[in-house]
Amino acid sequence: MAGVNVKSEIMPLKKVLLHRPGDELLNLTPNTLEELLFDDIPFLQVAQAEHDAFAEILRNEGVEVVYLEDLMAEVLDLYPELREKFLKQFIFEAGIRTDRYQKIIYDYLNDNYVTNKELVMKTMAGVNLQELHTDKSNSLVDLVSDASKLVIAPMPNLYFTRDPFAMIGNGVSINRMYSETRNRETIYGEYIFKYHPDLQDVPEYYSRYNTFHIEGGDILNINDHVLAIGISQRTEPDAIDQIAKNIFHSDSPIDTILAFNIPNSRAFMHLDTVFTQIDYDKFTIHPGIMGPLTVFEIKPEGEGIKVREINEPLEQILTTYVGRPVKLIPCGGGDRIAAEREQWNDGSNTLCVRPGTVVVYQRNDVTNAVLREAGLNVLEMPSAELSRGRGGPRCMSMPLWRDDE
Ligand SMILES: NC(=O)NCCC[C@H](N)C(=O)O
Repeated sequence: MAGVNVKSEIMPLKKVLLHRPGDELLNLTPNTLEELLFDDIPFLQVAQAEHDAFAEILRNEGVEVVYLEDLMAEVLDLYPELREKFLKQFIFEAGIRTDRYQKIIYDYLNDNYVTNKELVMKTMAGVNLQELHTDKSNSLVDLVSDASKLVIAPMPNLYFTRDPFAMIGNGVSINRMYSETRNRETIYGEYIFKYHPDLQDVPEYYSRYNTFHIEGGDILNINDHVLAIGISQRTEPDAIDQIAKNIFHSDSPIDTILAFNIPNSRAFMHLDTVFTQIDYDKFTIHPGIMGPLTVFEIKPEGEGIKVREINEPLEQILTTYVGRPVKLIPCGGGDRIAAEREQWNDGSNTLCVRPGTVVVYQRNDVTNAVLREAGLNVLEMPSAELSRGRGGPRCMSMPLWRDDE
């Protein structure tokens, strides 16, 4: 299937982009957790088994699963001359600025990771000083450095494929990320959307080289002409102004962007951590979002945009733009403690595989029971280790293709 087609959050999912967590999780340490945006260190083997179970659920639902590491390796296999360019860019963006180290790391990676797949996985995992076997007598830096120091940091958040690149209708936003640790993730997006035969013709609505940050967890496709974007800890209003102009002046049928201003906190990291659509007329929401939300409607006007604030309850706003009465199902079933606990483990972050069928974390049993009572087909995935990275099934998946009906 070439190109991308994602005009909703709910229509039958046909193709999805995942990343199987790898050795990058082994390079998380207590001192780096905060900077690397994790709350604890997952047990890799179990995290991988959980992730494989997620992929299997999707395949059983008729979804083609493709992996980021495979797409990137396929690009390098197809265009061997890109291997050097990619590696040099990767090393530079990892903060290595001296000629000596750029060369040492380049040679180390290029010589020891021979297949492109091995090389791509290694760039994700990170590199520590002792792997490089540098001659310490030649450099004061090497002599005084801790041998286990990471010279290239890992990218442990890559299994949240939702965030670095987001499909919008038939196009893509290659995002500028909020945090330093996640900014390098979009290098893979730059290559696959430029060179992969299935993705190279996809129009780009935002570039990783723009100044303002925006992340895919904040981008929700309501239908073919309405897009919702969260103003959050991760997404700046300036980025929304910019992407709105780019979309309105492209071939996209999108004529309305709703900007949801959500509180700036870790529990409400992205728009998809506070609500996701699960059926034609149903959304799961975090009850904590009901009070503080302000929403803005953005429309094209001449060369620019026109913005107005909408002073209506969330249910009314969604009813208007979805085009039918909607029901909001609160995470935790209305119990404050259950809601906060399950929200922390992404109770309202579901991946819809077709209207009324959702993949959820097994651990959120109160919310899952409420969803079943509301008539949903609930597919549970194991989640003891994956949830330590603070993202759920929607965060861990980037749809590339949904049928239109
Ligand atoms: N869309 C999402 O909410 N993604 C979850 C991302 C979790 C990751 N540890 C992060 O803080 O970016």
